[in-house]
Amino acid sequence: MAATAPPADAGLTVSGLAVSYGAVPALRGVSLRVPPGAIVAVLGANGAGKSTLLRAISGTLRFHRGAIGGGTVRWAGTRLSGLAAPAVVARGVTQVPEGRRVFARMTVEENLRAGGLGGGRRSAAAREEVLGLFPVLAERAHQRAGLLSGGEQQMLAIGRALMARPSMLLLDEPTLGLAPMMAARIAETVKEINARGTSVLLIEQNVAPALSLASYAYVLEVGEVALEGPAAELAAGDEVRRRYLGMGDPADGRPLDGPAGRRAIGRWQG
Ligand SMILES: Nc1ncnc2c1ncn2[C@@H]1O[C@H](COP(=O)(O)OP(=O)(O)OP(=O)(O)O)[C@@H](O)[C@H]1O
Repeated sequence: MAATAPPADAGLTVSGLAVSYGAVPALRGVSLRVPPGAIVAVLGANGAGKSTLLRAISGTLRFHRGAIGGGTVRWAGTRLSGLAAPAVVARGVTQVPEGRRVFARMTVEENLRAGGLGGGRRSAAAREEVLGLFPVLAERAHQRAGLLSGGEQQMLAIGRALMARPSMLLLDEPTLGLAPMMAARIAETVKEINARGTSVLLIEQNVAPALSLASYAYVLEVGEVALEGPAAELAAGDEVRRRYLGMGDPADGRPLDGPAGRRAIGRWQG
């Protein structure tokens, strides 16, 4: 059968989105697209508006006293903006919040169950899939989530989101504060989740790993899209290298290959 292009309204489309917290504007005229099956990254410094963007998509803005002042969020042709969080999840879009929030006093198993929609055969299949991705969660099934390591809690937070069997996963800085090896494992898992058919919108401050995972990326600066392009082009282009990867003029004295330089590369410099 000949391949057909996805319809123009497939995937996630954010158009002219404006968000504010009371009188404080956080996003202005933000437009972006996640085609079906893609991993798209949104990069930006602290306060650029990355979490606000995810909250606007996932319907959780109201929990933070924020509101959409203009623009739309559409998913697979239907409007998400204006829907409450559970309705967004029911349409296949699930957010993994920043800070690997898990229910610390509940067991791993109970946390996973909390992410499932309804129960029954569908939840059992989702659970099998999650435990296949993260075998350590099966080993720790009856432990309290609060006793897991940071990396394991991130796995649980992602696993809980996957229990709803989303078509689109929203990830807010999933590798923040994790040791490099654990961060690499999480990145591999994101790739695997995507390979199984889930689209991913990845919010990151860790520029280099995000650009290696994503096919396309947007850079937010003070609530606006300052730069966008294919991830490989952004990673190779001068502007991102200079402004965001800490790879300035070698004459600035920063060793690019030494340990200090390596720390700088991939970490937001703005
Ligand atoms: N609940 C809130 N109430 C008031 N202002 C907020 C709230 N949450 C965020 N802001 C403001 O909105 C702007 C964007 O913040 P946001 O958290 O979306 O940025 P971010 O890029 O995700 O940063 P970080 O990486 O630090 O989370 C900032 O100026 C921030 O101070």
